[in-house]
Amino acid sequence: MKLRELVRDIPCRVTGNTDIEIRGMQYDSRKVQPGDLFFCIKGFATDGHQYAKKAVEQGAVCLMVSEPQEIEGVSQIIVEDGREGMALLSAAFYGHPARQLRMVGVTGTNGKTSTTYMLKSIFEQEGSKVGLLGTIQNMIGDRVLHTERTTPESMDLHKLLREMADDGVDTVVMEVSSHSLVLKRVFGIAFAGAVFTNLTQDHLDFHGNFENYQAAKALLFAASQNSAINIDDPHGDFMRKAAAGKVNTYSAKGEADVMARDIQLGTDGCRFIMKTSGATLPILMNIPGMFSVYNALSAITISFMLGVDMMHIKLGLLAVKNVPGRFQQLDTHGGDYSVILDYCHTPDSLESTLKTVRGFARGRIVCVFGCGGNRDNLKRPIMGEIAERLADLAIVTSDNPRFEEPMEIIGQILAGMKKDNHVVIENRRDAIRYALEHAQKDDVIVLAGKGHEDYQEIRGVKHPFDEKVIVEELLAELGR
Ligand SMILES: CC(=O)N[C@H]1[C@@H](OP(=O)(O)OP(=O)(O)OC[C@H]2O[C@@H](n3ccc(=O)[nH]c3=O)[C@H](O)[C@@H]2O)O[C@H](CO)[C@@H](O)[C@@H]1O[C@H](C)C(=O)N[C@@H](C)C(=O)N[C@H](CCC(=O)O)C(=O)O
Ligand SMILES: Nc1ncnc2c1ncn2[C@@H]1O[C@H](COP(=O)(O)OP(=O)(O)OP(=O)(O)O)[C@@H](O)[C@H]1O
Ligand SMILES: N[C@H](CCC[C@H](N)C(=O)O)C(=O)O
Ligand SMILES: [Mg+2]
Repeated sequence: MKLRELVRDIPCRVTGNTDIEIRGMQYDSRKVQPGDLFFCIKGFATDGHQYAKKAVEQGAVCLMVSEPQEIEGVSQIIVEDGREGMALLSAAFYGHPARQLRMVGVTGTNGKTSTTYMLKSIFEQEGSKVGLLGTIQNMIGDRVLHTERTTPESMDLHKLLREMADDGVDTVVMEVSSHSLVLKRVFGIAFAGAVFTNLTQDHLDFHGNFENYQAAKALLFAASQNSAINIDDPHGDFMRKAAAGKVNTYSAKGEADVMARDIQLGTDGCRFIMKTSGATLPILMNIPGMFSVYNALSAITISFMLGVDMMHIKLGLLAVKNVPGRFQQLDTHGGDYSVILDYCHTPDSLESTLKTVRGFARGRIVCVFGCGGNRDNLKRPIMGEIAERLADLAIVTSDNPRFEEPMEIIGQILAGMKKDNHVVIENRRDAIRYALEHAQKDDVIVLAGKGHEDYQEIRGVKHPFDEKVIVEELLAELGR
């Protein structure tokens, strides 16, 4: 694409030759190829402008900058805000794929991944080809693509949306993390639908305080034509006020546009009656827990607003199997205890998972958990308190320590624990071994926090660590 064409509708100033051909785009100098445009992004760790020269040496023919560079022989696109510029330029470069797609975004502290899986299934019932973007993986129909981020960088996002549109996808359901909203990864995208699941403590390391975290989430509703809002959440009203388009609320407790009544929670699933002012619909799902009722309500509300008929919604929810690593029951090969793998890594999700288990457990609840390093440290003692209150035995261990000292993280978790129903085993494999070795009849062992992850990140290195595999190996080792 010619530079002149690329910048036609972008608020910017251009210096140098605009007749050049832009072959590709890159925001990491280490990946620049000849003919690329290099985005200079000011980051937290470093400033992309520092790598402009290197990018040009590697063949970049154009730079996008917020601070003009004194480099000869290269065109420069000068923008106010680098991240906004990157979002707009990459959308234009890839031919505005989001405009061809029905874009549905899901945000909230917990339940994003689970809700996107429900939505994918609902839209597929309707006959749509669905693209999915989120924490576990990206998908084009049934084709799975690896992902590093919950919400990709804008340039990667538009590239992927182009691939989806070209592959016949008509609807995209995506998790929109609060990081991505602040860092403008979805800037400029007009969403057809947006979902608010809930807002509880997490990511205060990044946002600084809860108000900023809330304001970040609200950005999605300002960019959507339709918003489905959980009005049982104390922050639902804030999201409703921030919404620019039509709003429908949902509730499992009181009055709302979409309500759940006669909720029945079972070991393997849940059922409820969905009620609106004009309709009722019995819903059955194979995923347990009150949080699944909320996630289903959010999916129902937005699909209803987008015109999906009731029967497709009902069948779509019925078809959703376990979302990988979310309340996933592992095989204990005939053992008289059970093991549940769950991605609860926030106070609220740990609480809702342990309460769900409490609802059906006949024996002890044993909770193996830790907290991730280089993430919100205020949640650590809170999660310690929740684990000792709701589990019979807590095994405090490591999650992804990243660049922190595991025992320091554990110390901060223990600061919230006043009872003595816990043991500390820093090595996570040994912690799981301990739980399996000491499992008693009817125990429910909850492996909390890492869910679908197949690695443990220590000092920048991702070591293989798939808890499904580890449980298999340990059961064989222990002869259980
Ligand atoms: C806090 C955060 O999100 N940071 C993201 C941000 O990093 P940054 O702004 O600090 O970038 P930086 O390292 O200072 O670099 C600035 C620029 O220089 C470039 N650079 C750097 C070095 C070099 O040699 N050459 C070069 O060109 C970089 O590519 C970048 O463009 O921009 C980077 C480039 O896109 C991201 O990789 C990085 O994600 C980091 C790794 C991260 O861990 N993000 C997590 C917290 C995140 O985004 N999580 C959410 C999920 C949260 C949830 O579950 O709710 C997500 O959506 O995944
Ligand atoms: N609506 C909900 N309310 C509270 N907890 C929930 C809810 N939905 C799921 N959970 C719990 O949170 C965990 C994570 O769920 P999920 O992966 O769907 O959330 P997420 O918002 O995508 O998380 P992340 O920000 O890490 O991507 C689940 O394993 C479950 O324990
Ligand atoms: N998207 C979340 C995932 C956390 C998963 C947990 N296992 C941890 O490492 O803290 C984050 O990046 O904060
Ligand atoms: Mg997720």
